Amino acid sequence: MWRRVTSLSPVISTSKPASLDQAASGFKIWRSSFSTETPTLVKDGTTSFKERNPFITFVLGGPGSGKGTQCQKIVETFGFKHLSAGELLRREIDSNSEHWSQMLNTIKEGRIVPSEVTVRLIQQEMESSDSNKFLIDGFPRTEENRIAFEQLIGLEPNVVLFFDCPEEEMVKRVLNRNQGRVDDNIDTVKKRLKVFEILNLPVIDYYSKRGKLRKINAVGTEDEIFEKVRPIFSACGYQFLYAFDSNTDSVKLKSFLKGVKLSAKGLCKLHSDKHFSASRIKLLFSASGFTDATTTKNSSETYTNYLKKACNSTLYPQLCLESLSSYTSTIKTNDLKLCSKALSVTLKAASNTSKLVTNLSKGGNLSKTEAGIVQDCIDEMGDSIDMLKQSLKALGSLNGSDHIQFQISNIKTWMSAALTDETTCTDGIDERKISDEVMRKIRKTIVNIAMLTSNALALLNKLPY
Ligand SMILES: Nc1ncnc2c1ncn2[C@@H]1O[C@H](COP(=O)(O)OP(=O)(O)O)[C@@H](O)[C@H]1O
Ligand SMILES: O=c1ccn([C@@H]2O[C@H](COP(=O)(O)OP(=O)(O)O)[C@@H](O)[C@H]2O)c(=O)[nH]1
Repeated sequence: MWRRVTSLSPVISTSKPASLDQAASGFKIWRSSFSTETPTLVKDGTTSFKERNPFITFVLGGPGSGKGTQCQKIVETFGFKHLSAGELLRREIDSNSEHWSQMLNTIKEGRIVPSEVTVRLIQQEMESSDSNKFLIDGFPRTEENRIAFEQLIGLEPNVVLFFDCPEEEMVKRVLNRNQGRVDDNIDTVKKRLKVFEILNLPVIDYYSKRGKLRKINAVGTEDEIFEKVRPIFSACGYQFLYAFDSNTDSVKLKSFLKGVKLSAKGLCKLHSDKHFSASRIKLLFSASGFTDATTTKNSSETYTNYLKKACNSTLYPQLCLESLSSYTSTIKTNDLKLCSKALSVTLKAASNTSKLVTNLSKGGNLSKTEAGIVQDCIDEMGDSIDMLKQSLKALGSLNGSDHIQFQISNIKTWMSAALTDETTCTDGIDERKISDEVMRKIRKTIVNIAMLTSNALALLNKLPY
């Protein structure tokens, strides 16, 4: 997996650092002047910060792979708090703090500053931030960094992004960066690439084995790369809304899903947020985001108007109305009941579709390739049904839960996973341009389920929180 770095090594000096410890910490005298005992860093605030249950993203990649650039875009789109470890260290140097000259030398040499320093800086920033979603850029650089963070902060990242970039490209970008950095020169870059390979790749490997790594090919324009990053956070429930905000059918479900596909399922461990405001919880269970203030009559007309308004916020309003209009007396003007009904209607339709696909495939005279595609579809539908069931169950137990935001985020993730499964099936059919009648029927029914799922997700996204 990591061959690429090694095989593209002509720009790297062949001389290895004298020892990994040396590469990691610089020199022992400096290191020993920091206490390595945990209690020195565990301040009173640590426990409460952990209790905030923040969403933590580590952003990794070699020097110049585009971490900072993509972090900026993530901040703009998803509102994370961006903490660049390198930037925090440079600020520390500029403020002439204790050990500033050792830090400067370490950075000039492309080595790694002791974990105690970096973790303390990160910890201070996180604890003093109002945000609960963090992008920690350029950290952890070593296994030692990783362990120190986990031990001292007491948390693990939810997601780890890895910008995978060929060395030649990284070198080119660093040398063109032009930010006056002491380490943006060919000699230091060569050393940093070596340190990256020896010390950072094991960290990346560690998170890969733990299923937390999202590897992104960092070659392409900044925007192209961001389009690969976007779905990672969309699937976490952070910004599904943007795709569903438009009422026009011209926003195609498929184009939206293109990006989501690689990442939706089991993508991120979503976090609970105990700071979720009590007033918002109240709102969720009482008032309706779709209720028109002018319609106060508690009549079937009110309920129908409510449904129409709600359906207008989905990608497929007509389908939304058709599928839910017989439930207006149950839904009334309650957003939660509306979402619940939309989900149960989708689940029922998905279960029927699954059976239909199985029967159609048995009855049809399918080629081996077609049968293979259909079998994949049956499997995908099975997964999708599991996700929808899980979502419906969680939605049913929201009332009284202490973790409403956590649950709603989970539901969004599961539903996006369901949607992904459904479109993976139809894409399988489309990609092979199969014209068989049976296959066409299968495709049509599954597209219908995907549209219902999309609508249910859009309604969920409109919940007032
Ligand atoms: N996709 C890209 N294509 C070309 N240049 C890029 C791209 N992404 C970033 N850059 C440029 O490369 C340099 C390094 O990017 P930066 O985000 O600082 O990387 P890192 O934080 O990983 O060191 C910057 O000058 C940046 O403008
Ligand atoms: O956790 C960290 C992050 C950075 N650095 C030092 O700071 C330099 C610059 O890091 P930065 O992340 O800013 O560089 P980039 O990868 O963005 O080029 C690194 O080479 C290291 O010397 C460090 O010691 N520990």
